[in-house]
Amino acid sequence: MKGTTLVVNCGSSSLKLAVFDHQYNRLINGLAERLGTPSAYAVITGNKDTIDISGDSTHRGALATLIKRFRKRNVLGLPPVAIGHRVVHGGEKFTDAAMITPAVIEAIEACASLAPLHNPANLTGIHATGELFPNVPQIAVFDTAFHQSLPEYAYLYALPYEYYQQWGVRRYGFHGTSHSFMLAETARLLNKKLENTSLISAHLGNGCSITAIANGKSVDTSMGLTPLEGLVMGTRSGDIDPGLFDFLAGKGISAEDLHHDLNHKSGLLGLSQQTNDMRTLVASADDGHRLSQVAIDVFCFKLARYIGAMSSSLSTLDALVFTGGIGENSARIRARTVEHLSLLGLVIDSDSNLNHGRLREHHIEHTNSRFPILVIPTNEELVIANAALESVRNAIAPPQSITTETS
Ligand SMILES: Nc1ncnc2c1ncn2[C@@H]1O[C@H](COP(=O)(O)OP(=O)(O)O)[C@@H](O)[C@H]1O
Ligand SMILES: CC(=O)OP(=O)(O)O
Ligand SMILES: [Mg+2]
Repeated sequence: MKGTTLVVNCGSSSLKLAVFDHQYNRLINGLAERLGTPSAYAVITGNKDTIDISGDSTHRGALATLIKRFRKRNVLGLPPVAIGHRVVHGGEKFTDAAMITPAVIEAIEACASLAPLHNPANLTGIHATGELFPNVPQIAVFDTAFHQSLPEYAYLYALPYEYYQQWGVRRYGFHGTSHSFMLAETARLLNKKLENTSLISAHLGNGCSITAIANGKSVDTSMGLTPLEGLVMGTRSGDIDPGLFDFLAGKGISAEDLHHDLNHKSGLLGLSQQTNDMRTLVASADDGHRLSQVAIDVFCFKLARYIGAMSSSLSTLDALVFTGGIGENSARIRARTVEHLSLLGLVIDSDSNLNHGRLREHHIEHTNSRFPILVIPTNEELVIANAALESVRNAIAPPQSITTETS
């Protein structure tokens, strides 16, 4: 199908847009950050000039301004044929992308309390593009969908079972588009079929999660009911002792305050007291700031511990894969993490690591390593564009079920 696909990733205070042509070439990217604050700004990626959005720094305003700029660059002169939205939480309802209808919007709203940083923002994006392009099909692509294959023993918490039955309290997992892209890329690079490919995928961005994929299916993942569980992240704590709630209640910190601090004031930022940004943190550690180094050490140790834990879900391993802003760009974090894993036989080659695998077709393992280690840039937008266009094609011409009827 000719025409463009618009991909929208609405975060709590940011907006990322990408436009693809019908062959999935990326035509343009836009980014707006600090939305809803006086320091909000927008940029077209690859262009240094920031765009003034102070007149309307809402998601809707930033979206309209960026699309106007895209048009000036001859992109989206015609409306797109599909709009794909990243939706973080789809609960147990969605195992695949879904054409957005009032019922789908209701289902996304129903999951909002489980992803309070993400789902309400995702809905804002859906409504905003719906107003700008009223006749274009919109498709929700869920972070959780890829993890619907988790076995029961991996998704259940050891809590009263009625919590699951009554309120859906279970582990869902997130970053599914990125982990599924790692699966596809690993299979391609190692020349294997998806259904025969097993890997541990570490997505390390602002949010961080790790997934065990066995024979093409997600079988364990570090994020849980919400995107707070698991690894240390920029401002999120990852795993903590749930006893902390009661302990801190005794010190006058309410559950609501603690929830806020675990999401916004913990992780790298909380430990280092400097920054949530890994690049800045590494520079600060190099300047001798002790707590910055401590934050890096905790981040890498926790990650290594999870890599070890993920191995209990796999009977073979084709590769350990690093992705996301940190996973793709920080040789130091990868090296420090893998140093903890010599018992598993994982060894990094330092030159290949410093080159981020660019000279060896994404490989960074040492010849002595028991398993390949890969660095693969993620492309969540491409996965979303693909799923969105596929949904539109299927809506126009639903896949025919194959029958063997003879007359
Ligand atoms: N060269 C680098 N060294 C260390 N960290 C980096 C580097 N480049 C990017 N990062 C980190 O990647 C993180 C952002 O990851 P990214 O995947 O872009 O975020 P998002 O989840 O918002 O898409 C930040 O912590 C940033 O500092
Ligand atoms: C689910 C999640 O953590 O997403 P992000 O990395 O975009 O914050
Ligand atoms: Mg991310």
